[in-house]
Amino acid sequence: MRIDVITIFPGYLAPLREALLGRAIAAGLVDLDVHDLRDWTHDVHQAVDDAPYGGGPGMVMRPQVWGEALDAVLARDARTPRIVVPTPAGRPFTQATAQEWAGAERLLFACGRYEGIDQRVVDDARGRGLPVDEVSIGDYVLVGGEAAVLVMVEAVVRLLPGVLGNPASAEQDSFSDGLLEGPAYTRPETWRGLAVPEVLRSGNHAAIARWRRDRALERTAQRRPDLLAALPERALDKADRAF
Ligand SMILES: N#Cc1c(-c2ccc3cc[nH]c3c2)n[nH]c1N
Repeated sequence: MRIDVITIFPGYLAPLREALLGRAIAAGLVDLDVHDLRDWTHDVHQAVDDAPYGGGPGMVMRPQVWGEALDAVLARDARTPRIVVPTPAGRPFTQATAQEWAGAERLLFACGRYEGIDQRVVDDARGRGLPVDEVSIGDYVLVGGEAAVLVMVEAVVRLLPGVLGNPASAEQDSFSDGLLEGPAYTRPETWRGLAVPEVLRSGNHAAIARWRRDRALERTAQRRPDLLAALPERALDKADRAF
């Protein structure tokens, strides 16, 4: 997978070259290029923003600069990317989104700042037949798209074959089956007077699986009843319903 990121703060994306993601890049599983939007300005001040039509607070990012940047970055690889524009006004980014994008050959993230990017940049890309996703990582407001890109790139890249040491991790983590993960424990058996649930030390794998499923159902019902309500009928077996 090739990932391009266009931003006015390239240094903000440095963490993408650390740890798991850094190893995926070193292993050739991901090619990452971070581009400075200001490279496509032509004025001495390298202006990337201007006052909003219709008035109002803040500034809007200029379409000319973004258009040139996107055209140039698109041309650097023959593969057509999904263009991702983080925005608080976007559709929710979920595990299903990450799984969908993990199948893409190329992702291109456009990081806005200020009050966002002139809408015509998205409209022009869509008008040229390019897939553009305007997405939000949550119902709170950030100062720019870079933090959202860090989140989304990690969620996607961890799903790529060969990235996680144990692929079962991705299959068992929260949301993969529509439920939240239950509690996890490791040694020692008792810590500050708190014992590991006995079933986990029983060696009875069927009982352990049932206990873990019950804890996941319990936690999901308590913390995210919306996820439980969204589960398809077939997702809950008879034992789940007895819970
Ligand atoms: N994704 C996402 C976002 C943002 C966001 C994204 C881009 C820009 C550009 C200026 N301000 C921004 C906020 N805020 N909250 C989210 N969940």
